[in-house]
Amino acid sequence: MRPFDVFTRWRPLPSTESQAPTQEIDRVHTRYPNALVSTSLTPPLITKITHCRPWKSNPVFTHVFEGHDTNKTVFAKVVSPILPRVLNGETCNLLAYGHSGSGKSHTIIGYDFETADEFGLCLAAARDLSAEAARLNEAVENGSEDELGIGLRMYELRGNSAFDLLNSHCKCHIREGYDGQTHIRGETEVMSDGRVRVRPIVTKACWTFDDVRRELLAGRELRATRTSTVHDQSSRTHAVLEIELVTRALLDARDAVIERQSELVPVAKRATDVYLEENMKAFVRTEDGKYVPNPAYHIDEARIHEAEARQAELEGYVQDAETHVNELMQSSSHPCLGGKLVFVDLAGSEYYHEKSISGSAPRAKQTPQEQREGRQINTDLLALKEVIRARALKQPRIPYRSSPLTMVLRGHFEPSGPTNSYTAMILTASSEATQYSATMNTLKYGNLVGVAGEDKAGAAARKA
Ligand SMILES: Nc1ncnc2c1ncn2[C@@H]1O[C@H](COP(=O)(O)OP(=O)(O)OP(=O)(O)O)[C@@H](O)[C@H]1O
Repeated sequence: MRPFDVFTRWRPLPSTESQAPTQEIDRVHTRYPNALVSTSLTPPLITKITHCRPWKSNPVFTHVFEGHDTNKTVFAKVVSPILPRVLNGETCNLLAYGHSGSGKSHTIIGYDFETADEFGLCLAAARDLSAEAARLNEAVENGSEDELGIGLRMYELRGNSAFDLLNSHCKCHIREGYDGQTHIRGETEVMSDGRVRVRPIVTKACWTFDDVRRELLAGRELRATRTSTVHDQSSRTHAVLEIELVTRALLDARDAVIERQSELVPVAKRATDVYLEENMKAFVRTEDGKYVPNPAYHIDEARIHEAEARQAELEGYVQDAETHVNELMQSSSHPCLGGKLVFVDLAGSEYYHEKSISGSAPRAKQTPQEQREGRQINTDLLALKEVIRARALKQPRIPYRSSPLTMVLRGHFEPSGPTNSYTAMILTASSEATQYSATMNTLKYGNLVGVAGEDKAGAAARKA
């Protein structure tokens, strides 16, 4: 299996959302000897569309889905083949990229949670993984620590913030920790007993498929929608959905890490405060504004040492808790433990010059705030392309830090420990002639990441 695949999914013509003439984009797909597909586009004969030229991609697409293909067909071709990798403990990432209204949410999350053929890829994957967990649980006592289930996380990224869709849309910050890892953490909460807690994105434990379905539905309802350049109910954020195979023991061990980290927060703050306080008392300001040692005060080294020793003690507890998590992962009899599927429903890329296309349905004008968000989205998507290309080209420096989106994805592209990762991108393309430029831009984006990811055989086939 290739380490990186690019698929294209053409959506059918919309029946109600546009009053434009329902002309389809003329496209031809050619399969090459290396089994990859190239796509040629011919500009539509609509007079007022500008910037339209014929375009042909390289043979980089693993498969092209047409408008009649259901979510079930896409699942069978894209997700089913990678489930064995997840059951082997690996991380697999699926990113949906396309302009606004092209079908990313339809594909990843889905709008029909009852008809199995139309389940989004995420729900269908959860169904199959839940069934596999239930099969493995037959050998495990009901309710025991080793019972397998699905750990679900769902959040949306906007600017430098994340919003937890399974925890009342709680706002979290995206930061790089001292260990170089990206952490997504909420505000510091003071609990009723005076202790503080810094919550990461919540993991909902789901022991049945119905649990997953209920949580996903609730999370989807919380996702923000705004006006894009294409429609008024656009998801103006990147939604990340993580489905992980977990046991109760693993979830408890991770909760213990959060507890220990929370205990550390006030102690580390006190150590810093004591250090600063002592050093400030040790200097005085002269009349000409300079700081000189204060002859009347000797730094209380013992006080600083006591505060730092307490901090070191609690850092040790955090480390012990983290070691316990790692030991659980390594000693588990389930090779699937920690196996993860990460779905990313990227915010729609925006193409401002298409606003004046004749025949488009009238839409509310974007506010300056929405326009700013649109620009941030485009910046994120550009950063993502550069990261995928740099990884595929095995460049020594991968520019993960160029956007909050790529900072968050780093942990999934490069999971810690011995686990491997696989990534696929699904390009969602509108077949509507009025969307020609936007669709061509989507395919061009996929073409660039696909060319970077191709192996020697692919490159030879392309040049032949
Ligand atoms: N392949 C498809 N088959 C049938 N309907 C589709 C398909 N793709 C999209 N649609 C419909 O088109 C509408 C817009 O799709 P969707 O919300 O998935 O777009 P999107 O790319 O996520 O847009 P945005 O980025 O603006 O949120 C929805 O009503 C969806 O059900």
